[in-house]
Amino acid sequence: MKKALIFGISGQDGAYLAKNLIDHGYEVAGTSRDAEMSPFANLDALGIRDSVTLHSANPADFRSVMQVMISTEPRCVFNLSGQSSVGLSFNQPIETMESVMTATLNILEAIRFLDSSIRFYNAGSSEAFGNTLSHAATEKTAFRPRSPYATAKAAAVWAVANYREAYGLFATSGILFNHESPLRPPRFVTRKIVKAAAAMARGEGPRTLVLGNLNIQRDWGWAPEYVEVIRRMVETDTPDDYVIATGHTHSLEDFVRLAFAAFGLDWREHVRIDENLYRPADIAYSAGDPARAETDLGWRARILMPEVVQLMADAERSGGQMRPQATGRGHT
Ligand SMILES: C[C@H]1O[C@H](OP(=O)(O)OP(=O)(O)OC[C@H]2O[C@@H](n3cnc4c(=O)[nH]c(N)nc43)[C@H](O)[C@@H]2O)[C@@H](O)[C@@H](O)C1=O
Repeated sequence: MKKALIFGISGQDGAYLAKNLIDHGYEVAGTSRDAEMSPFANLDALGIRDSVTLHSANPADFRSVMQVMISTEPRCVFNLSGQSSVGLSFNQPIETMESVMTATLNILEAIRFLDSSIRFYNAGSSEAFGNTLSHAATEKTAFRPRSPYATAKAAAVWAVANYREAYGLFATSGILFNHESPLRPPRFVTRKIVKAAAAMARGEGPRTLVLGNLNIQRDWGWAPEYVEVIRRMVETDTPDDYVIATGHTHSLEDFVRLAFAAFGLDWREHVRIDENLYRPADIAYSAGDPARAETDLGWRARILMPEVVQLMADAERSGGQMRPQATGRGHT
């Protein structure tokens, strides 16, 4: 059986990736900083908590990384750990840099020390591109980060590329654009919106949702589809970095409108803008070109933003549960 280790298994992507790997015959181990205290609610939501082994590990601590890698003996390692909120990174820049960059370096070094044939996937981010302006970003587009989080992710992607070139490691980064699901915490804007609209439709909670800049534009995909391409990136013959996106960009105002409409509400009656929620610097327009992932890995996003909204709204209506088929779409 193929053995996988996921650093950061408790988050949205960690849980979906664990499920995807189990469904494809992997034995999965995963880490959280304190596995005894972590609720692992996402693993419970997907019904896979008893199908994985859980370990405490702090990826920013080299000893901790070595210990968990020695005890689990993985054939492939996925790094999905680290502080993932762009907004929070402005207030916690050092924690963000350490949890992203130091962690990535620790895992790369541990692979060199222990077994350089281990395959490694690192979670990059479209944030590293900054504003993509008129051209959708490809794997060749220069990074122009606009947040501490983006700076850390850009550095980590370059570290992975450097270890691939310098030491011949099978090391790869997925440069993923925004990808959403009911497992997103409400700190991220899509879940914040859908959760609030659902509560209003039920007649619960505040009648007004306070948001920041609605003019920003993003490429929002469906997280369960994105973990499928993550697995393909470590299963392919040649390691490389890939832009993962739907190829379609929408404004946040469009997302808000569709989300409220999904609950029979008019967003203009329920949304208030507060400039205090604006970031010190933000990405106004973000577009990605996933053509290479389709050519090399046979992957293409099928669930586009309007369906992302519908699936999140459906899940919110049924108390956060998803229809089984919505966890993934039989990619070929
Ligand atoms: C690819 C990237 O994707 C995610 O990062 P993000 O794009 O920052 O995600 P978000 O949902 O926090 O913000 C999206 C946009 O929405 C604007 N916005 C307006 N009003 C609110 C608001 O009230 N809350 C939030 N959170 N954002 C708001 C906000 O200013 C920003 O422009 C992470 O997965 C990250 O890990 C990652 O790698």
